[in-house]
Amino acid sequence: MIDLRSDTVTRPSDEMREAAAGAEVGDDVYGEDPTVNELEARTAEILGKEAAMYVPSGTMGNQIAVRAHTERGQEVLLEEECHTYKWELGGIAQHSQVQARTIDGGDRGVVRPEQVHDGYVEGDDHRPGTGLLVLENTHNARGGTAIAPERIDEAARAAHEHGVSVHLDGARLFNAAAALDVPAARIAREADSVMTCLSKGLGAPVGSMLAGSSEFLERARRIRKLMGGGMRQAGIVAAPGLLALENRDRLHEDHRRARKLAAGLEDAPGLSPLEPETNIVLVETDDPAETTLERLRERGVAGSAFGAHTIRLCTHWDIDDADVETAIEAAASL
Ligand SMILES: Cc1ncc(COP(=O)(O)O)c(CN[C@H](C(=O)O)[C@H](C)O)c1O
Repeated sequence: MIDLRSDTVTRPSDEMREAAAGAEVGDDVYGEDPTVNELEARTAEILGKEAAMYVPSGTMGNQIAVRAHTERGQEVLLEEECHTYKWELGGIAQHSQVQARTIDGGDRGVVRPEQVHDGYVEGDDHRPGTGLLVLENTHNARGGTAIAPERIDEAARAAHEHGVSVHLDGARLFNAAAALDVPAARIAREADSVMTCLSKGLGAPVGSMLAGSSEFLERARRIRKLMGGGMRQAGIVAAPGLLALENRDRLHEDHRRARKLAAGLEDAPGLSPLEPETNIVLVETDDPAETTLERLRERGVAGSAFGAHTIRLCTHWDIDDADVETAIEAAASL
């Protein structure tokens, strides 16, 4: 099966497995795991933030950030198709008891500053106020769009004008950095916190990173413990994460293969691929998405449904050029 469902399916390299087996470890709840500490320091440096924390999943990273930035009852401004709002089981309500005020970021999921000003609510005797703006880059559901740092800056500055903090869901931040040819730190510069995944295109088996100011991380660490995310000898899974961070430059290959896949699907019957900006190819389907996915699966190709008539195909490091060719042939025979 050529697994294009997601870049979450990436499997660790032999080098990562060896690094895990030989990792120096300690009790990370006491801050004594040297491998986790190294990963956190390296990530903070790469993202240009004061501190960073290793978390078991990107979802936990986002949910910790919302909880750390907000008070109960406040409103959180987020793009209506973003992961933190749409794909985390209502976590912002369940974990943080906040309410969502969604913004339509259009076909690329870009939140404009005027939408932040319009969506902002000042707290008073009647209204809870806006506690946080969440941005996403790349934007998964809008097609893995790589949003220019200037667009992130503008939205963040609008929030900061009202004293509202900004969290950047950068699950695929390094894909955006590679596509835009700018440092990840530049994209995350105006965000007060940023989450990025080691376990997707970078290939680590487990984990994500949450970065921000030292003061933010102090709060975030306690919330991670509250959520049961305090880990013990986590160097075992953090060691592959350190290697994953050095894979950032290979993401260009995934992007190249996504473009090749989309081009190959142009002539496939009943499929209309969007031009990919990174490793995600959204394809509009004449037939229902599930029907198309079933037919592709029968031909050895797995994808994800991202709408009634939209499927998502993700390239990643377990997908080579031959796999892309096979997927194109499978689609042509639909
Ligand atoms: C933008 C963004 N932020 C956060 C997460 C959550 O990361 P994990 O909790 O899966 O590690 C994801 C995972 N996305 C997964 C995928 O794309 O297959 C599914 C949809 O949850 C994400 O795409």
